[in-house]
This record gives sequence, structure tokens and C-alpha cells, in this order.
Amino acid sequence: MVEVFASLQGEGPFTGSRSVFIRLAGCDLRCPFCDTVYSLDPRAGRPVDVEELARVVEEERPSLVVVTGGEPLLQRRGVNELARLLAGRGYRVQLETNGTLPAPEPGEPLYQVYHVVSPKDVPVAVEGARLHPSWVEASRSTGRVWFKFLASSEEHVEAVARYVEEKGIPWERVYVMPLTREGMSPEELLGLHRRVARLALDHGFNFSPRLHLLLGLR
Ligand SMILES: C[S@@+](CC[C@H](N)C(=O)[O-])C[C@H]1O[C@@H](n2cnc3c(N)ncnc32)[C@H](O)[C@@H]1O
Ligand SMILES: Nc1nc2[nH]cc(C(=O)O)c2c(=O)[nH]1
Ligand code: SF4
Ligand SMILES: [Mg+2]
Repeated sequence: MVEVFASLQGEGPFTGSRSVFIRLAGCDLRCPFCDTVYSLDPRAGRPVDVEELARVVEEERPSLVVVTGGEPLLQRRGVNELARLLAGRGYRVQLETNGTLPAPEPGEPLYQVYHVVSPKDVPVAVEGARLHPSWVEASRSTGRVWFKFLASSEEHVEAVARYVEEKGIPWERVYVMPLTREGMSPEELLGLHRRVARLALDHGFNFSPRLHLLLGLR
């Protein structure tokens, strides 16, 4: 694990939820725009047992626990253990993933968890990024999977629209979120949000802000 912190969920279908974030180390991709490069090397993390994480969660009593990274599904066994423990204590859990690894199967504790998949083969393909097809099936059948695509231009949103159509992803399960750069001013951030929100609306997609950036939260 790299870090655990409390904040508002800033992105996706649970935006605004008081959350505890658990960020795991290691990633199978190296996106050039990644805003958490400090989490990509598996050596960036320290081993932690799930009981210790559950104690931090119990102290905060959040309405949501967000498991992220890095790529959290690289540690599937540990994440399954954590999901089992937290679900047993009544917590709602949501995982952030790039979607390269398979979706959970019925019977895995992770199957009950909400997943927000942010594919990296569109709008601009990152090397090695390929969406595992099981996420598309899961988004149609489980009610627990959403997609969150990054975009900063009309070309990007059009590429997302073609991709969603081609893969058969349910449109109501899709969020488009601003692709931000480090060091953007509040005015630039707001301008980007306005443009991407307009594009999302015009193309029939949900919009996700990056609320934490707008509010100066973590
Ligand atoms: C750091 S990633 C960790 C989870 C997983 N590796 C993934 O990419 O979905 C968490 C979220 O941040 C998003 N993200 C990373 N860099 C970003 C950037 N520069 N602008 C907007 N979103 C970004 C990712 O798309 C993902 O939705
Ligand atoms: N506030 C806040 N919300 C987030 N939603 C997803 C995040 C992530 O890095 O996975 C994130 C994050 O880093 N901070
Ligand atoms: S997949 Fe996620 S964590 Fe990995 S490099 Fe890309 S944005 Fe960063
Ligand atoms: Mg983040």
C-alpha cells in the first residue's frame, strides 16, 4: 500500500461521497498523463494487513471505501480479502481500475464491489492497454460496473463514442471526465470542466468532474 487518506470521492458515479481511499502500489501501464506516478512502482508500497486497513476505515466511518492505485487488481487476492472483511462490516466498497485484468467472477468477494473502469486504449492508446472484454459483459449484467473515459477535446469524445458503440458498452454506464494536466490554474480547470461537460452532454454521456481538484482536496 502507498497511502490511505480520507476525502470526498471526486470522480464517477459516487462523486461527493465521504470516502476512505486505499492506494495500492504497482501498475501494468505507464500512462504519460498519470497523476499518481508515485504509486506505479511496486516498491513504492509497504505490506499492510487487511485488519489494519479495516481499523483505519472504522475510525473514519465513511460512506464509501475506494480502492485504487496504481492498478489494484494486480493484488487480487489481497483486494478480495479486504472486500470480504469490509462488506462483512457493512461498508460499501468501490474499486478504480484500468480494465486490463478480468472482471470478478460470481463467488469472489470482489463481485459485490462497485467497479469504475477507466480504459486506456482510448481516446489515445497507451502502450499495452487493452480492455478485458469481461468488463463489457459485467457492465451489462451486474449493475455494479461503470466506465470513465478521459477527454480534453471534441476528437477525444468522438473517439470514445465510436469505442462505446463498437464494444457494445451501455451508454448510461459511461462517464466522460476531464483529462487534467499537473499545475493547471483554477481558471484553466474550470474552463476544461465546462468544455468537457458540454461535449459529454452533446454526445449523450454522463459527465464526471474531478471535484477534488476543483475544491483543493486530495
Ligand atoms: C490513478 S488511476 C488508478 C486506477 C487505475 N490504474 C486506472 O487508471 O483507472 C485513478 C483514476 O485517475 C484517472 N487519471 C489518472 N491521471 C489522470 C489525469 N491526468 N487526468 C484525469 N484523470 C486521470 C484514471 O483514469 C483513473 O480513473
Ligand atoms: N478525492 C479523490 N477522488 C478520487 N477518485 C479516484 C481517485 C483515484 O486516484 O483513484 C481519487 C483521488 O485521488 N482523490
Ligand atoms: S493505469 Fe492508472 S495508475 Fe496506471 S499509469 Fe495509467 S492512470 Fe496511472
Ligand atoms: Mg487520483
